[in-house]
Amino acid sequence: MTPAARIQAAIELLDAIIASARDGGPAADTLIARYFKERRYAGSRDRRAVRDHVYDAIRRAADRPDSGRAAMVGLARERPELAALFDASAHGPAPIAGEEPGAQAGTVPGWIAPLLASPVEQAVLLGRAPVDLRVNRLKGAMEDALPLLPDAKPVPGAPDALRLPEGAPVEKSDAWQRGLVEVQDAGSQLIAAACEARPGQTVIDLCAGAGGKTLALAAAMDGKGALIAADTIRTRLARLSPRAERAGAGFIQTLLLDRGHERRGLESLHGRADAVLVDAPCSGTGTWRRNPEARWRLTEARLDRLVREQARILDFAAPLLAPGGVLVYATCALTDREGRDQVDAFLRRHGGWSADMLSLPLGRAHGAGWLLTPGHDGTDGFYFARLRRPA
Ligand SMILES: C[S@@+](CC[C@H](N)C(=O)[O-])C[C@H]1O[C@@H](n2cnc3c(N)ncnc32)[C@H](O)[C@@H]1O
Repeated sequence: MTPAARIQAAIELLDAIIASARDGGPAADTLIARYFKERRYAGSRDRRAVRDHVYDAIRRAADRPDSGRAAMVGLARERPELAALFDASAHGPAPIAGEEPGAQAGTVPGWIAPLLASPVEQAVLLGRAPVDLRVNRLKGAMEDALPLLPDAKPVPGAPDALRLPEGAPVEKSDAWQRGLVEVQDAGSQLIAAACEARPGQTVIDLCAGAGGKTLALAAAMDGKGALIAADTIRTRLARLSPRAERAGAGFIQTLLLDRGHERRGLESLHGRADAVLVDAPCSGTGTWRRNPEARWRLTEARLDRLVREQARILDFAAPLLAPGGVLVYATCALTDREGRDQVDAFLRRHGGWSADMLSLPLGRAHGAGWLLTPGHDGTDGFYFARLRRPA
């Protein structure tokens, strides 16, 4: 592909990504993979260059641009070497007209900026994210993993975490293939650790998805006890089984819940759990480094729906705890509505429950819980709290 053709490809991809963000379709990464599957003539350097253009344009625009061309024109206005490629060559884009509008530059959509927790450093929410790994103690120790991953560095404050530079091809490594390491942000590791899961306990991961945190809980339990991974989406839970097998965590049970009727599906577990993790569906504002186009999907109406759903999930999670048990509520969101205020509202609704005072090497206290941010901690952004049922 010529450099100009790469710009045109980025414009086409951005058109698809913008439409998908508007209509709730697939993520940018999925669309990029599909695009190149149908265009085998593109070599690896072409793919990398197009992908970089696409993500540079996404990172630069806080609000969903009108078109892929507007997104790229906005980027090109700041980068003359890209503007020169709008040259009307055979597969390249038409020249930029003098008055042609480009997408506005910005980090955070204007409507959400006032809703973010006040210590959040907004300017770095769109930085590049490293690849964090968790050493899987079911398969070995930090000393076993380090020689296999010479570029990896331990992450201070997260005892099982290793960090590699952005884009490192971990899944090709021997350590990953034999289940000795899992890809997991150091902040997610601290959330799983906050559950204080122990061998022999009954632990429920209520919003398990594909089981990232379930696998960390499995390691903390040393493969002993009852660990139940529940979710309402079958395809997500299905992705957990091969991961659990690779990680040596075959004792995990999965439970598919019927959305709207979760209480019924969970009734047999009422009063039995030592720990329940609610890693709730959320705005994902803390993971914009990894999914920058998520800013283009979020609306105020969607945020309202998420806040209502988080409260509903917390309310059907609470009866699962045995007396004295802990409910860890977590989101990868940085709005107070989904974090601090959600936890306060839970404590008001559930008399006798209390929030444990946390004191961790990374992050800072915020309300009754704990805040991690990319700017302060170098992790993805999270809010979490450990809530205790009265004994
Ligand atoms: C933030 S994701 C979980 C990520 C996962 N814990 C991990 O560490 O990889 C939230 C999950 O909540 C699930 N979910 C949404 N509504 C739910 C409900 N009512 N009950 C249980 N799970 C739900 C979603 O399907 C999604 O997989």
